[in-house]
Amino acid sequence: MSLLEEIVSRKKAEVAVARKRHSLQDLEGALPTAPSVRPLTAIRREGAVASPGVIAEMKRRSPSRGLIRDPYDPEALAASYWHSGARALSILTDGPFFGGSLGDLSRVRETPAGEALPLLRKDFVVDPYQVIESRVAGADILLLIVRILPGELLSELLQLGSSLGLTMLVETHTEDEVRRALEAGARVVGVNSRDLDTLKVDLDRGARLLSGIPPGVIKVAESGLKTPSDYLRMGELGADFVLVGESFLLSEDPGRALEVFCGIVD
Ligand SMILES: O=C(O)c1ccccc1NCC(=O)[C@H](O)[C@H](O)COP(=O)(O)O
Repeated sequence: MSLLEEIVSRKKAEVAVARKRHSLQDLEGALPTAPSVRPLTAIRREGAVASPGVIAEMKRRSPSRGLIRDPYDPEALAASYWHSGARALSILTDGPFFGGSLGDLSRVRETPAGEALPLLRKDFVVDPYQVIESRVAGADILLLIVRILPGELLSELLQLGSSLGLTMLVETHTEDEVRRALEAGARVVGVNSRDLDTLKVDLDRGARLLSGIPPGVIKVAESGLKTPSDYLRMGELGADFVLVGESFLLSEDPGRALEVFCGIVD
């Protein structure tokens, strides 16, 4: 079984347990009082070379890197990223492989940074239950990974999330996945330079895919971005946003690392 298959299999088991604790009906009943939802707005003009917005990620650990941050304090990280100019926060909510929880997202939502910035729930979504759960917990943006969503499931989840007001970030890693994302109606497409089977990062592959996505679609460059020149390169290729975790989180001061990455400070 590949890593991704193992993650998905555990996720399905997790959803089955969650359903027993809170039924789908309970969750749907909580929708009217769910926190308001904020859009992920791209501010670059099509065709203009501009600075992509930064979606700053928080995670305790990852399969490719092991332990990344200990102690791990999502609320403090959110404040630091916000003060340094992040445009959105990405919060890993998977427990077994990333050491996160949905509670991390809900707690950040109640801080000034979480009130000011849209929050991306970064997890492995394979069931409509998780889409509704995300909205109730206070997520604004939800990740869908094309590779783990066969057939009609991708468009089903995409439509459900959009109908609840969520921005759906549809993640791809191959040309075929970009095609599937667009056919399903994705308006925000992520290009992950990390192969989720081998965990290897190939920025050239990410760059190639990014430049093939048509105008009018919001583009997010994800994974393995470390230096100001990576930032500039993705901006020149048309990325509206860059999603960065590890290289900020490994720094003693993640907010300052964000500023250096964007060329705000040396
Ligand atoms: O990063 C991993 O090890 C990983 C393994 C299996 C599935 C997903 C994985 N990562 C998710 C991501 O793609 C990253 O969290 C995200 O794009 C940020 O990347 P980075 O800046 O390299 O932390």
